Amino acid sequence: MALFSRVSGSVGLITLQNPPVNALSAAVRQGIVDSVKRALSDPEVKSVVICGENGVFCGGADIKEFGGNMSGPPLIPMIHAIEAANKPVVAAIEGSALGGGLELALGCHYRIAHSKARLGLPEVSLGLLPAAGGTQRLPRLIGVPAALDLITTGRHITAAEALQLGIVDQVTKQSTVNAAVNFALNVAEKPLDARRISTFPCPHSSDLDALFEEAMQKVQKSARGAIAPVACVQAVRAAATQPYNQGMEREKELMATLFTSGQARALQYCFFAQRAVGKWRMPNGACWDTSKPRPVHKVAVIGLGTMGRGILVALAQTGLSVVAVETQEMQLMEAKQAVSGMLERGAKRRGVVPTLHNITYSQNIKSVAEVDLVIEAVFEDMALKEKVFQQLSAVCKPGTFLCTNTSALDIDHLASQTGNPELVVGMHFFAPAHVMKLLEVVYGPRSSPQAVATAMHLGKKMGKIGVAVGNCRGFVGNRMLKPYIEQAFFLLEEGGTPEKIDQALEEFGFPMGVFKMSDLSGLDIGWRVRKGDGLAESSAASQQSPRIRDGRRYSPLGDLLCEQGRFGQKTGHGWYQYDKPGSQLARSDPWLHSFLEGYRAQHGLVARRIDQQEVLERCLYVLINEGFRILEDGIASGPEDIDIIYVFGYGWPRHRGGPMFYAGMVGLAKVLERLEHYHQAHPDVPYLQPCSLLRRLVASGSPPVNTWKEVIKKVRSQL
Ligand SMILES: CCCCCCCCCCCCCC(=O)CC(=O)SCCNC(=O)CCNC(=O)[C@H](O)C(C)(C)COP(=O)(O)OP(=O)(O)OC[C@H]1O[C@@H](n2cnc3c(N)ncnc32)[C@H](O)[C@@H]1OP(=O)(O)O
Ligand SMILES: NC(=O)C1=CN([C@@H]2O[C@H](COP(=O)(O)OP(=O)(O)OC[C@H]3O[C@@H](n4cnc5c(N)ncnc54)[C@H](O)[C@@H]3O)[C@@H](O)[C@H]2O)C=CC1
Repeated sequence: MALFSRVSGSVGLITLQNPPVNALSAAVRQGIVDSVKRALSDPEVKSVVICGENGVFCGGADIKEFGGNMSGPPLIPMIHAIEAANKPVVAAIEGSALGGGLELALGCHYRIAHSKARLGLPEVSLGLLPAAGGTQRLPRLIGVPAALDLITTGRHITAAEALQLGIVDQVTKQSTVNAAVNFALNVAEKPLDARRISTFPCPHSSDLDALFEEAMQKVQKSARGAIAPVACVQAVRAAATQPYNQGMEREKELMATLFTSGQARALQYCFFAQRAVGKWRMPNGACWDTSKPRPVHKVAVIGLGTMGRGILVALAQTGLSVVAVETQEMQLMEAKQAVSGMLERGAKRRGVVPTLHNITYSQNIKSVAEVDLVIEAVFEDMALKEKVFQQLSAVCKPGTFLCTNTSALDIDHLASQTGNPELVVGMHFFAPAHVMKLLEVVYGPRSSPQAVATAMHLGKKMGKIGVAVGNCRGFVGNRMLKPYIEQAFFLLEEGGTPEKIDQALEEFGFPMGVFKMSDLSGLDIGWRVRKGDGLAESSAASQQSPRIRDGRRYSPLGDLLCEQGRFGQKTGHGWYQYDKPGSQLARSDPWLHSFLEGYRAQHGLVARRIDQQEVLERCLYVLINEGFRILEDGIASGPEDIDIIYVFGYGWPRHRGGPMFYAGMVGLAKVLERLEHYHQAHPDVPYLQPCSLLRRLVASGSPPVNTWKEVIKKVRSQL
């Protein structure tokens, strides 16, 4: 709702009340409509201030209403009524003015912001556009290029930037409401014609066509198939080329298309899923609101290779004091240089002082004795990690949390190497660790809720999205990646090429197909794992057929490439060729194609044409199937966990909502049917066998993704 009061004699104060962000629910809209009417009809009221309760102006439309019946007064006429008012209306912006919140403020005649406020039109990230006049008013106020930037990226800006752009009229460090009330008293009698943004001509450059052409190309390149950024450009174009009323019609038409699209549903699901994963729960019932994190002031990172360096940068940027331990002198020197460079560049970008002094470097593990939490990032080698955990357990002060960045190894086994297994959890960062948002926090059977809470809290401080998951080989993300990569190898055997398979996945929306991604991470990583598992040994040594392991179909293609020293980008050759080792531009490699032909000939395989549909169905449905197994096993507590891991850690296109949401969109029955079909064709590939949870969900009518947790609970209780 919204509260009306009269202050300073003649100012009508309208306060939006809908915690926590004063979203524009039906009740709030009704409250605004009623309060504005009251203010305009009260002769004692000479001017009006609109503010939000609890230091937040307004977080925009109530996103929860989008899924249901949208009753209550509509936003557009409400904002028109404010703009048309014959008494000045001032927006007092504290906290956030986002989406419909900023559109409401743009309908006001003046805007005063607190210096710490954030403003923006983030609708594009929800698969929408600012459809309460935002696409028409903002370009008229600040010009086409600046409006295009804000509307197509959805970025939040500071009050200082908003002032510079001309979005707000004044910035204050004092009470925003007081400043706005004083401002309203001063402008009470001033004429309003020049303050109604919808009446402004849209300022624009002479070559409008070139400007929009360039903007369209830019968004199409980065959108990876998302339609909202394109619609945003089209709506702003209408503002620049048509009268306001026609522009509003175009905005409405574009919004109607977006609003009913699957992409908007997917992106809105991601919004809530991202928040849901913060409310973690362990199988023993311990959860986020009953488990308090322990304060962490000093942290150690062990091993300064690729991952350790990124983790160190992310930690130092939080302002924490960090001890960095690396045994190899050369690596230590290189790491110091690389970390300083990353911190300096990051600080320059953000306009702050680099936090180099927060780090102490050492070659001696004993220097971690006083830290509160350790993150181990040495080679992926169980024997080495065992030794490191034994040492840590001996040298660290009592109560120190011991975390590992292992990609797949058993957390519980590492915990058993220490005197206090309850203090051990996985903190699985993604490369590059100072950039990638995802953090899998992995609890073993003996990890304490406090250890999980502390790792999640530290991750949040580092700007990460933490997802708490159970302990199994590869945890959630890498466990699901295994069958995905395996299918890609099989498709190569059957006639596919890295280029065609990658193209299908990139057209789906991944930033990189499976083969480019493998070249980037290094083919040797998977090779080492397969060797460790006894899979990658040569057929002569193993006495097995080269294409069968333990009775299951196996593709040795990746191993054969590694035997040739082709480890991907770092060696200049992998599934593609590169100009030189370390180059990033992947080029098709004729050697690889004749190698594949030779391989097929040797094994009597006849290449067939594989279309995009088969690539997507086999690679993605097998990954989704593993996701269902993970849910069944209780490794992830809900589909949101898996989806957020894939969106933020593996480049799954956000506008497709994550793999589990996507399965729901495709239809669970269809996913099941296609898996059955492929499993029949490839009975020696167990990953293609549909998981029983998927079967149960289909049998119970394919309920919507947000109800799966209930079904899973029932399935588990019956086991
Ligand atoms: C055929 C049909 C045709 C249809 C045509 C329809 C035409 C309709 C015309 C009307 C057009 C309206 C257009 C419009 O106005 C669109 C919008 O405004 S969309 C919303 C835009 N706003 C946002 O994207 C902001 C989202 N929120 C945030 O970014 C952050 O929450 C914020 C920075 C505000 C605060 O961050 P923080 O303090 O970190 O808190 P949390 O993020 O954890 O949030 C706390 C809590 O609040 C919930 N929440 C936040 N924002 C909203 C929201 N806008 N609506 C509902 N709920 C919101 C959030 O989910 C958290 O709650 P949990 O329970 O923890 O999930
Ligand atoms: N590279 C990646 O993309 C990802 C790797 N990981 C995991 O992170 C861990 C580290 O991986 P990378 O950084 O890629 O390895 P890396 O090979 O780049 O670096 C490992 C570093 O640890 C150092 N080291 C070895 N023993 C040590 C000891 N006893 N004390 C201190 N330092 C020691 C090495 O000298 C080396 O500098 C592994 O467990 C890996 O599985 C996790 C996510 C992604």
